[in-house]
Amino acid sequence: MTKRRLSARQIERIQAIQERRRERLATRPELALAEIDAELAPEAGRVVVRHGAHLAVEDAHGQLIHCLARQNIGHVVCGDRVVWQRLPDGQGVVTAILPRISTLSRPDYSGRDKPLAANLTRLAILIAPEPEPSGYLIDQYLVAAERIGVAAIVVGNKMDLLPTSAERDAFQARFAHYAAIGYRTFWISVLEPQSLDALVSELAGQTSVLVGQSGVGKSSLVQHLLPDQAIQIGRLSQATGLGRHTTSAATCYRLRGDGFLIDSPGVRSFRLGALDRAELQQGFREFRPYLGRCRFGDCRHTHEPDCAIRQAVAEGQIAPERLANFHHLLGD
Ligand SMILES: Nc1nc2c(ncn2[C@@H]2O[C@H](COP(=O)(O)OP(=O)(O)OP(=O)(O)O)[C@@H](O)[C@H]2O)c(=O)[nH]1
Ligand SMILES: [Zn+2]
Repeated sequence: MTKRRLSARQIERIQAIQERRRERLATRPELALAEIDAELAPEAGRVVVRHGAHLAVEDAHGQLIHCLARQNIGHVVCGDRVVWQRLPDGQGVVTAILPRISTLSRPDYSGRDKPLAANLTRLAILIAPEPEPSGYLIDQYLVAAERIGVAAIVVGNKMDLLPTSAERDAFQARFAHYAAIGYRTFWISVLEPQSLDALVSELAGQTSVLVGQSGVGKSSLVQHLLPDQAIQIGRLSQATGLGRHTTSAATCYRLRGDGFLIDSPGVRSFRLGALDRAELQQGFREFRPYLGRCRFGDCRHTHEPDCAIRQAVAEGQIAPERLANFHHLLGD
């Protein structure tokens, strides 16, 4: 583990724990030191269920503990790595959120970013021949992934609906421009388990979310990716006392093999918030080599002379539908 300097607040917390340890030693001399430490020592864990104020935290041994979060620590979400302490009644209290490597968030009613899931490493965008895919929606998810530094992949599901290889090729060709700019693409059918192998390897060891239009097969894919889901849900609801509500809670499932999959209504309904031109441009990764090379610094890439972006479209370096979606997102 890397050594980090403790903040004044962390030092204060440790001192408070030491103080309580001394108190407990004085008042309960029959307890062994180790027992006192077990009750008071902060531990690191990962939040695997969040439902309102109720959390299930997985400790280093894979045990789940029903916790509540201390109020002033910020909004705890699934995937968060946290510091928590066991309380004498067996439940726990989360006292701090450890730094996040990524955060998927959406603006709340007041326009402030509200986190939905933390520490993601993969955003899997599901499409299918049915419902009709929307390149506009795919590009929104891709911009979101670029902005939070999470690798996005495009997963075409329900390929069984396209029985001939000509139909499959035609469908895949419509999305070839994503692979050309470095987004990995997968062609699967949840009805053909062997078609999932490459995707399963891609998600191994990662913390992923599935996003996409209603009806593309997110629930069906989740069921195929998780080992016995009924057992997982039973284990999670036992730890949180949430009962059947666990299925509507934000949940971080363990994938078959290795890795995690975070699923929740909030994550599923995630949409890109409003961005300005500069922010949006950065979200289109293949634009980056051309940014700053238009004749005008404030070029809108619509009709201006010497526009490097439109030049790149003309030369086949940028797909025309990507530039169209960029304009659409800006409301041009
Ligand atoms: N033929 C075929 N049908 C599929 C496949 N995957 C899912 N479906 C069907 O597509 C329908 C929608 O699947 P869901 O898993 O509910 O889709 P979803 O993305 O979770 O939808 P929402 O919950 O509305 O967001 C269901 O009737 C599934 O049985 C597939 O690979 N092939
Ligand atoms: Zn331009």
